[in-house]
Amino acid sequence: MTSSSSPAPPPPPGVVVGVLAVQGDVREHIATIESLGGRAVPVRRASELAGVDGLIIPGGESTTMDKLTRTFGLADPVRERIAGGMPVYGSCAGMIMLSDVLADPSADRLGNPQQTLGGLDMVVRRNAFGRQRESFEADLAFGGLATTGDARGTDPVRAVFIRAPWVEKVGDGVEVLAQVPAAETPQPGPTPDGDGAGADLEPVARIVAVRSGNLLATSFHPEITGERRVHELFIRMIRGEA
Ligand SMILES: NC(=O)CC[C@H](N)C(=O)O
Repeated sequence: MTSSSSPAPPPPPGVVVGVLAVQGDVREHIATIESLGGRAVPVRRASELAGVDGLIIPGGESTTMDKLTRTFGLADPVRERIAGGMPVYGSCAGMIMLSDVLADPSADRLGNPQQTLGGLDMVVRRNAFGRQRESFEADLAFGGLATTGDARGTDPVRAVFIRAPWVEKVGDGVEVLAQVPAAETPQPGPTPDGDGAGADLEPVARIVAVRSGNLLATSFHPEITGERRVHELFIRMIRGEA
């Protein structure tokens, strides 16, 4: 059984976790890190980035996040830190921001495609599960949580998907941590605006959590369900323990 609210947070991590705070559900990530005894700070400018040991990119709207990170002069500094090995966890829109390639980038009024920060060698499709099921929940087997030493490491993760992306393709170095099984993959309906990639296709399992080196990404939002093990894994990644 999932027991996401049960006790047993790890000892205070002694690390500072930044949460990219240009847009999205920043507070929930800060609260989750703090509930684990960690220190979390919002990051709105490059000078604030310098003081963090790891970064969370929250859920929200990736097109807005893209524009704002560039406007605030944060995009290149974050890219540099990623290249330098800083651990980063991206949730939902954050996963989109960490993807090297988007299957369906949005474009601005001038036709310039949306950009990502990149780092994860994968192709991500935005809003992939389609309008018919903008939001759904599933219990997922999630690899890698046992390394947290948490007794609940192999219990399923209750995952909440909100206009979520899926990972369409991963490069060799990218480990798949969780998939929505075919039987539970919502069948998107026809979408006049192009949202929803899977209409008319047989349901197949969809990749929704990945890790490559110090980069971790989930299509779903553990920070809104009380599930703390993904953040716990991330803290251990920052500490070099996972
Ligand atoms: N909950 C989310 O973060 C949704 C992501 C959003 N659909 C995007 O493209 O950025």
